[in-house]
Amino acid sequence: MSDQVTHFIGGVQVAEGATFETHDPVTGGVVRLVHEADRAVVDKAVAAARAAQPGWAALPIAERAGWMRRLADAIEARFEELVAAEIADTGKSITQTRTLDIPRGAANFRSFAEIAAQRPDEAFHLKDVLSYTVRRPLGVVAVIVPWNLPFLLATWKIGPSLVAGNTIVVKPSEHTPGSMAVLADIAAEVGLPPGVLNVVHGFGGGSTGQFLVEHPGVDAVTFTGESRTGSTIMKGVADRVKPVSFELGGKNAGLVFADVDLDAAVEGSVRSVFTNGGQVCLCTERLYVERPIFEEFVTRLAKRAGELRFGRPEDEDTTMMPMISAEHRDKVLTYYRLAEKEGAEFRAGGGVPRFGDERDGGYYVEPTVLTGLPPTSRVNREEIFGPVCHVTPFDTEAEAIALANDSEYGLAATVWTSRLSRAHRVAQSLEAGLVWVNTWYLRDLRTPFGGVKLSGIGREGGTDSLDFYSEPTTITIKL
Ligand SMILES: NC(=O)c1ccc[n+]([C@@H]2O[C@H](COP(=O)([O-])OP(=O)(O)OC[C@H]3O[C@@H](n4cnc5c(N)ncnc54)[C@H](O)[C@@H]3O)[C@@H](O)[C@H]2O)c1
Ligand SMILES: O=C/C=C/C=C(\O)C(=O)O
Repeated sequence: MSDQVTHFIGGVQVAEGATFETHDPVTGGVVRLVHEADRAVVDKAVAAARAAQPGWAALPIAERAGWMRRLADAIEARFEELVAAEIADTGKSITQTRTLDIPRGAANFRSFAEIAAQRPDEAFHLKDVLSYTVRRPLGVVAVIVPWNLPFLLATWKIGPSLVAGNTIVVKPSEHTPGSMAVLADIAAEVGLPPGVLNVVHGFGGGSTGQFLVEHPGVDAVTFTGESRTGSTIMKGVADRVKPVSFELGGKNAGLVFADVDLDAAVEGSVRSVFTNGGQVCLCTERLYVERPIFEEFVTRLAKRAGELRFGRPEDEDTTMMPMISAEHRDKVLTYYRLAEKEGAEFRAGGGVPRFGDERDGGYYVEPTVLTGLPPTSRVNREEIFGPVCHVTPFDTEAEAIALANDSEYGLAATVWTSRLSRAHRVAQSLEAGLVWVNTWYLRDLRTPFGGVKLSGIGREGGTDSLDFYSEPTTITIKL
């Protein structure tokens, strides 16, 4: 069954531009017919955002926060429709979609409503000098998001950018337009002022994404995606010195010390390696395990990888999902073959599962556990973004930290140890924006979120988001 997806500009559906098909990662079948926004359509969307921006910015912040809460309420009212749209595009399990992807959409709007409404203004007082700051929105913001957590990542940007007084043009990934199409309909349903939220669909370079970020009417760009795409976008907006917020790739390390609760470390690593089919920027692709427990840890992790269930998305006990596309599936398999060539030992997986049904037309790969490669191998250095990790033994804490930090990326890391002092010491030594200790992907939405090195520029979350989406003016008065 295919479903036509149009743009959403100035509060109305716009069915303009050539169309392209999207595919169901479970079966490879056609899911949607999507309109691709050309320059003229992008121009219309930016103009609609520009026209709406002064009125939206003039609203008291409490009113904009109220609009965020209404969007959250409407998301919850149309919860199952959003779940179905996300699953149709991604093939992810209904359990994950219902417990993470869609609930976080409502939570993102709610949390930024509260953070913005409660944020105090800043004032500074000397003996005869009073200074205070006022913050004004950036204007029109381009929001570009990837395919792995489509609704979660889009709303993570839409919430704070809108509540700060900007108007926006969102471009979801060409692979996953569905949930943003529903959100556009929700915006119309709740009566969000036309032009505040606009959604255009299409591809990246040479298409909608590039036209949008480079549009002279766009004041800032917030982007989540591959590091090399971030670099391309940065070059494209450099002439106009546009502010950019980048959440990019990762090659995340997990450090497992011999003093750890082994059950917790194994189960936690199963989650951090294989959640969402390993298609989460925070997933662990490099595990470093203290030598005395290395063999037992690898054996248990490999066994658990083999127990992951390739059910259908609607099966509540499904724990392994397909890759988003044939192209991405082939990229992951290329790394499996490269690992073989580099001399890796396959402790689990390495191939393609066969089902004997329509899923053989989908984009599945086996969850894979590798050992035996040097830190210099491409498998240990390049982001694969699939259900795969490489496990390396270490002998000292200093060695483990050095191995973890030997990467061009610096997004996230996990530390598994029962010693509190070691947990703090190691976490503070890791070159990463996010470190989880004895857990993974536990989130407080008020905290700064983002990475260093090739993993990004800036932080999202809490007041960090509000700071990016607004500019302060400092006013100083002689008393
Ligand atoms: N750091 C984070 O928070 C985070 C979160 C999720 C995913 N990611 C990263 O995203 C990547 C996977 O997502 P992806 O394959 O969709 O990434 P991608 O960079 O290929 O595409 C991301 C988005 O950018 C658009 N795009 C591509 N080229 C563009 C260009 N030249 N100008 C404007 N827009 C362009 C795409 O159409 C898509 O909407 C992985 O590297 C993953 O690590 C990072
Ligand atoms: O794939 C990357 C996941 C990013 C997650 C978030 O930005 C979040 O949980 O706020």
